[in-house]
Amino acid sequence: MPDLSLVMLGAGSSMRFGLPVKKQWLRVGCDPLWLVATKRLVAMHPFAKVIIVAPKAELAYMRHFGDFTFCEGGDTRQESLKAALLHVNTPHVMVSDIARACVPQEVIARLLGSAGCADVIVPACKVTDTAFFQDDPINREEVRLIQTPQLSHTQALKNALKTDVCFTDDSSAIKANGGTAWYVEGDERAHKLTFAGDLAKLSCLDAPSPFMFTGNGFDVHAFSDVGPMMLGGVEVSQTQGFKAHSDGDVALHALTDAILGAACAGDIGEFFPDTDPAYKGADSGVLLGKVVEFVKSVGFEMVHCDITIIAQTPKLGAFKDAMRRRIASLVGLSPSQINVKATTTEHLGFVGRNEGVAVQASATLKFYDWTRA
Ligand SMILES: Nc1ccn([C@@H]2O[C@H](COP(=O)(O)OP(=O)(O)OP(=O)(O)O)[C@@H](O)[C@H]2O)c(=O)n1
Ligand SMILES: C[C@](O)(CO)[C@H](O)COP(=O)(O)O
Repeated sequence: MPDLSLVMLGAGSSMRFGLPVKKQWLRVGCDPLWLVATKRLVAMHPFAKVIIVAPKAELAYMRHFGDFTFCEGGDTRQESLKAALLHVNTPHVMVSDIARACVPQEVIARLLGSAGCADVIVPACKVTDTAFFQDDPINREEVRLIQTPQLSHTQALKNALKTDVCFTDDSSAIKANGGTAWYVEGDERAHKLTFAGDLAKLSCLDAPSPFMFTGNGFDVHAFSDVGPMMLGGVEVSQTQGFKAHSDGDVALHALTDAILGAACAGDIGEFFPDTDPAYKGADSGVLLGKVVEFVKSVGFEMVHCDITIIAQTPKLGAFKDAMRRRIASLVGLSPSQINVKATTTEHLGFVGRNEGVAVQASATLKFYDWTRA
């Protein structure tokens, strides 16, 4: 079927999943789950186009993983689907939840084998337990549990979604719009990952790689005569400060870059541009906290941070322990996993001339081990 696009819906917020990592970003080996789910379907059929729908905050990072068409999702599954369909120009479209990462080949073969039988071809599972509706038992032979991927006539799906009514799947929208549905046998291996407990049902997923990732960061700020001076999350002077768009905490900036480096997620300027008035005078501890939250949400755990502050003045010995403790609380580690060092340049260079401070930092991360969740 050469006239078929694939839409992978991955813009959900994983609220019910309940782990620190979003389900889309659980690592399987080194790949995130959304990529595993996509590669799996791509290996089963030569799709004309593959469209990945993601939250705005994850799009830039996602683009590092593959050459697909990426688009920003909406507040609901249906809004995300509508956004994706703007990129679909083939007569047929297969739509899958990224959260169904172990869809077997047989389901895809059944969908493709029934193409043209109706406006939408739907995998459905029979109910084998007794089924109740509210307080009364119902005939379970008449109950179907609907899965994805679903294979639709693109125009029928686009027409069906021109409504404010919110449907939970493509087939409900098409049927409500007067379209036809054809059911093929679903498969329990196509189970949707919704709660952490569902992980035990997805036996196709390998454990995350045990690799450790190290990033480095470097930053410099010039002194200013306006205090306070924030360094390593601690106030080290009231009368002097740094020239900067934010509060100028050069140590936290270097550490933020180190963490982003370890996650291969870019640099601090891509997250908090110094041209954005929102970050004027910003507390760098808050920015660091946001980056830590981001790297955790996309699959990592913090392991260790090491910071070297290169300053002729002020003298920092008395502040190092407070910095270690403050940084530990900002990144969610114990103080024993944070090291802060201070050194001078023996009066050489811009640091030695007391013009400013330079900091270099390194951070070590590993993948969150969901097999132990
Ligand atoms: N605004 C949304 C909501 C959901 N989805 C996608 O639709 C699929 C089914 O949604 P669900 O499993 O409910 O995912 P979440 O919305 O992330 O879960 P939760 O409701 O627990 O937050 C998922 O692949 C999800 O990423 C989406 O693309 N855009
Ligand atoms: C589309 C779907 O996966 C079919 O069963 C399901 O309706 C979507 O799940 P959600 O939890 O309502 O997003």
